[in-house]
Amino acid sequence: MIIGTALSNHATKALLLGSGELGKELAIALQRYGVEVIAVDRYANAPAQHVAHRSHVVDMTDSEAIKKIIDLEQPDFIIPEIEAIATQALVDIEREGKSVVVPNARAIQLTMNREGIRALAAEKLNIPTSNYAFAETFSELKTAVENNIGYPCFIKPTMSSSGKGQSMVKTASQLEAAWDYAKSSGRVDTGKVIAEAKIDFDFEITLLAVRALNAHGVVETYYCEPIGHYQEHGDYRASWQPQAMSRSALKTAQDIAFKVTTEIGGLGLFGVELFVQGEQVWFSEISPRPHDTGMVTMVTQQQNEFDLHVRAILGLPVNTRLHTAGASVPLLSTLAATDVVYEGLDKALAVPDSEIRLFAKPEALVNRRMGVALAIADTVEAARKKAVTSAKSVGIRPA
Ligand SMILES: Nc1ncnc2c1ncn2[C@@H]1O[C@H](COP(=O)(O)OP(=O)(O)OP(=O)(O)O)[C@@H](O)[C@H]1O
Ligand SMILES: NCC(=O)N[C@@H]1O[C@H](COP(=O)([O-])[O-])[C@@H](O)[C@H]1O
Ligand SMILES: [Mg+2]
Repeated sequence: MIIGTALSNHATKALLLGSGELGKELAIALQRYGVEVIAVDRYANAPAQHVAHRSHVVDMTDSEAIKKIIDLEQPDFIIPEIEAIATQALVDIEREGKSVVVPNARAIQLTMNREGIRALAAEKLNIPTSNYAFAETFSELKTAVENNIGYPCFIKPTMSSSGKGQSMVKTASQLEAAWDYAKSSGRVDTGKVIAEAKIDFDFEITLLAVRALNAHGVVETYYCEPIGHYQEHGDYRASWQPQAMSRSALKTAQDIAFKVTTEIGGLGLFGVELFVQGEQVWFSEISPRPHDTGMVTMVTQQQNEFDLHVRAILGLPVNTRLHTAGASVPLLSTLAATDVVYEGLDKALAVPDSEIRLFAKPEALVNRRMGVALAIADTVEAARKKAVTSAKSVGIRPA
């Protein structure tokens, strides 16, 4: 077990609940500090399972199944990596006190459901968010949008990520299709959907905030340089760091991140999603874990978002310094197939200062993220161009 500076000969054990691309990098970062990694996901051969000590395949929305695995493995740390997890199991496990849930069970519960985090940010902390309403039936949704929210607005499942089940509605005639889509395509159907007024932002950012112990053993909040990103259908298509923004907007963004992460508590890295227009900043949502848009830090920071999460959890010092501008562009599959080949890696990697990371997911689906192109340059603009060129060179074809 690693405790601050003392490293015993009994390996510290971490169990990842979710083993996608973010989990894979977490597993690697954990192993660099000698931590034993157990990777759990809903399907076999998930990315983090390729590099973990052991893995298990279970329905992570089933409380009993999660408890059984945790009972078997007795991990020191449980690191949720995805939203769709039976969070009540984590609350019960935390109460037993044998494992640390990262950053804590309440954080996982609050953030996996848009209702929990909205209530906390908008109602308890009075942080600006888009105008919103929840609905359990189509007629409730229609009334809320017509009387309160207006058009254009976003309709989303309360439990989903990567834009699943989300649509932008411009007119009343599109509302029913958006309701049906939200009800049927979230990761879990909670029975409710959220309607959010559209915010006309100049740009949106992910502010990575790390709650870690400082040299005096006291929790301090550290911020990475803001990450700008561009999204289509609720999923990111490019991210870059640093996003240029005014000092005062950045200060407001950090203040919001501080308020929300302090309220949530625990140790670890958080991805705070914010919309910025002029000097105004709105809170959108938060991941109590590394963020997909933050994959850019694999080339821009000395300690990337995965290192930072792991170091914070283990009680080790962190440094959020940026060493260069950079960009990331995800590689999305255009086809569905169980066996795919990746063409054009030679061309992609011929782009100077670029890298390609393939996640080796066992199945490609249309728009599923299969890899990421990363690039650095003197400016964000140049890095973005390189990352786009590199990503475009990779073709995903049936084997
Ligand atoms: N109220 C809003 N106003 C303007 N744009 C929005 C709004 N809600 C969502 N969007 C756009 O859709 C994107 C995805 O929304 P959101 O983050 O809520 O979805 P998600 O499914 O949680 O995605 P992820 O898991 O990738 O963060 C946002 O980053 C933003 O570009
Ligand atoms: N925005 C959240 C996010 O990026 N999560 C990342 O995507 C994986 C799921 O991918 P899949 O849907 O292709 O299995 C998750 O396991 C996580 O790594
Ligand atoms: Mg989001």
